[in-house]
Amino acid sequence: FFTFSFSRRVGFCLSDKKRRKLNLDAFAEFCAGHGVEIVEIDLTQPLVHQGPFDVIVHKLSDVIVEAEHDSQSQQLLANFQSYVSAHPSTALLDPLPAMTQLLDRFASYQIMNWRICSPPYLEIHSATDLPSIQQVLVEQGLSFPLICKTRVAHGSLSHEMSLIFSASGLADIHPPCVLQSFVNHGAVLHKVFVVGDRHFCVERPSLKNFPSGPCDRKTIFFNSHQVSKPESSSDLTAAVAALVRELRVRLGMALFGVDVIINIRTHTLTVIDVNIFPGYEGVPQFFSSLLSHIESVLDKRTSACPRDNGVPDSTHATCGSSAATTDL
Ligand SMILES: Nc1ncnc2c1ncn2[C@@H]1O[C@H](COP(=O)(O)OP(=O)(O)OP(=O)(O)O)[C@@H](O)[C@H]1O
Ligand SMILES: O=P(O)(O)O[C@H]1[C@H](O)[C@H](O)[C@H](OP(=O)(O)O)[C@@H](OP(=O)(O)O)[C@@H]1O
Ligand SMILES: [Mg+2]
Repeated sequence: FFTFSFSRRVGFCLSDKKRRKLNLDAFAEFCAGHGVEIVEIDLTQPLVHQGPFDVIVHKLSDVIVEAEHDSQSQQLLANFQSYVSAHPSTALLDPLPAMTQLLDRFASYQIMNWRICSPPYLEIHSATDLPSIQQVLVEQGLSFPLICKTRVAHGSLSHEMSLIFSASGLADIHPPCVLQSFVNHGAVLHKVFVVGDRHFCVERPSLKNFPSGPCDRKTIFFNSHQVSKPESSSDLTAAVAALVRELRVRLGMALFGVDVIINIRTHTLTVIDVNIFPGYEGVPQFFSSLLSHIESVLDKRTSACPRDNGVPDSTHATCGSSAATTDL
């Protein structure tokens, strides 16, 4: 016997900082006007008593990164994963395996490097003698200045980076990290914010141009959050739409940001970074886009499982879709 209700419940699982930044209270009010209930999930309590959820929107990247070395975060993650496994009809925005690949720049740069224009880069797994790094840099076509980024791509430590201007500056790297050729781009960054099938381009300030090639200059250390924050918005070319379509397929995700620069020498659109559930600052359409994407996920699921009117329930016979692999 199935009990059906047509209420749509969307669980949110965000850090306090992210919840405030997103203004979840205002989004909840916006959604209530559209018949969708927004529920904040407390990861420290069993999710089964807080559900059921039609969709869970989360940014568990922080918890996943911390779970590498923190038992409490491991417990929170296990709590979440056991609920998701027991409730396959609950759609995840975004699936954990897709999100996990973006936490590691070694993995995300391999995706960026596949049929998408991105600067030459080199993975530095552990401390290696400088001459052998120098040799591989030449073999892999990297050129000074280089930008050095931590392997971990999300969380507070992931934004500490450096600009290296010559071989002697390689002594300043702290593996595991990536070295990427710096591409002059006229100090303009194009943030492409993706919400499902929609994307929005926002222009941001960026690092200035530097003379190409090695030069006798000390390494510059900086935090990326001091470089590219909101200024204005502008639209780019159709090339961004093609890039977003490609990344949506490659990543299997709906909520992500892509950092794009335009090489001032070759005028090529160049991807330098992909972010999980970014801030969407400068995108006034974010609330309406997120809600319509959530509704499209639910509509897709309801049409795929007509018996299931969109309310997940442990008594429901699932239609085979598993939340971890739901196509969002
Ligand atoms: N290869 C590159 N060539 C030129 N500039 C770059 C390159 N990579 C990064 N930058 C500059 O450094 C800034 C930070 O780089 P990146 O986006 O990779 O760091 P991040 O910490 O992931 O940033 P965020 O998470 O805020 O997007 C970029 O906004 C851009 O200004
Ligand atoms: O998990 P983190 O802190 O790495 O997430 C960052 C994300 O990497 C980007 O830096 C976001 O900036 P934008 O791309 O400009 O949106 C950050 O958003 P913010 O609104 O918090 O600055 C994320 O926190
Ligand atoms: Mg970035």
